[in-house]
Amino acid sequence: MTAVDDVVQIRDLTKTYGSLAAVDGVSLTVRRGEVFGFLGPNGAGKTTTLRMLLGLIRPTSGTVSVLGRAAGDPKSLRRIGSLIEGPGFYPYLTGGTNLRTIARYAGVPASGVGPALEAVGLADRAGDKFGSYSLGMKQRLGVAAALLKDPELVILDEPTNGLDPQGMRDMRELIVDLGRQGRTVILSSHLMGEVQQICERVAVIDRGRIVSEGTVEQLRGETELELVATPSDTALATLRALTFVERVRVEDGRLLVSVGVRHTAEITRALVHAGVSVTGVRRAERELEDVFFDLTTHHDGSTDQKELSHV
Ligand SMILES: Nc1ncnc2c1ncn2[C@@H]1O[C@H](COP(=O)(O)OP(=O)(O)OP(=O)(O)O)[C@@H](O)[C@H]1O
Repeated sequence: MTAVDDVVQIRDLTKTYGSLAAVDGVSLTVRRGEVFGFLGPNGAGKTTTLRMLLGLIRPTSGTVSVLGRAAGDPKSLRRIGSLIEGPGFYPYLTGGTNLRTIARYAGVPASGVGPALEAVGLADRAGDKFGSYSLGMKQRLGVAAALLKDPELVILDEPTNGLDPQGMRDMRELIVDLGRQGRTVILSSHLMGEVQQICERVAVIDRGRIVSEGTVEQLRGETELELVATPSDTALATLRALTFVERVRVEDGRLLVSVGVRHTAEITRALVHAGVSVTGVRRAERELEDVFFDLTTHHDGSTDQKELSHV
């Protein structure tokens, strides 16, 4: 993978507000053509990062390169469509007129309005007033506005927020379509299920810091090994003594070991060596949600779980 394929490069990005580090040393890379998930609980620093990416706010420190240029460079902004704060639409104008107005202000030809409405499935409602749209339609019009420039990079900040299940499904399909069209998409979300369904790679942010980055499979691959071993107290002590074992917990008589897959053989060897009889070994598939929970559980015992929800 060459640097040319990196659409976004963020290095050591920090934004502080007084004593609060809203974004704290974030580094991440988004590659051309991928649908990238930026996952984190409310207040984790997603919007702040995305706003710095667009040059809407200035970093306290660190660097951001988007489409090979500094954040906010007009030459790259022309190639980026974004839905961050939700564009201000006029409720008494139709969807189509709203988009034509935005196109005019953005210096984009009005010929882009039709395809943008088509892309979000609103072509047949273009003549209806924005005020009469459902929330899902309003959000989709927001995405249409982001598509007016026929952008290479689309940045969507929590686009399914507040939508009902059908609206969420429509939005997810729309995002998958954007990816199929060869656009690079950055999707921020606090919904693990959503990201799991549509993103190839994911960065998990919590309290301003990236706590994990990789493919959904890789994140899940920080797996648990499920063991049935007796005597369990010797097994537990043996496992806890192994430096590459991150965590061990006991559940329904089984030992659940957080460990890289490559250590499976070493683990069984160590147990047998300690006189433990191992009667079952299985790699437990973890839902991204569980991974996310582990990653965002804080050492002080608090979690952001209350902020998380299912799709
Ligand atoms: N202009 C600001 N002044 C002071 N604090 C801010 C400002 N903008 C953001 N913050 C704080 O920075 C932290 C990160 O906020 P941010 O909006 O980036 O989080 P988020 O992950 O996008 O969350 P959400 O999903 O709730 O939008 C929060 O604690 C927020 O209160």
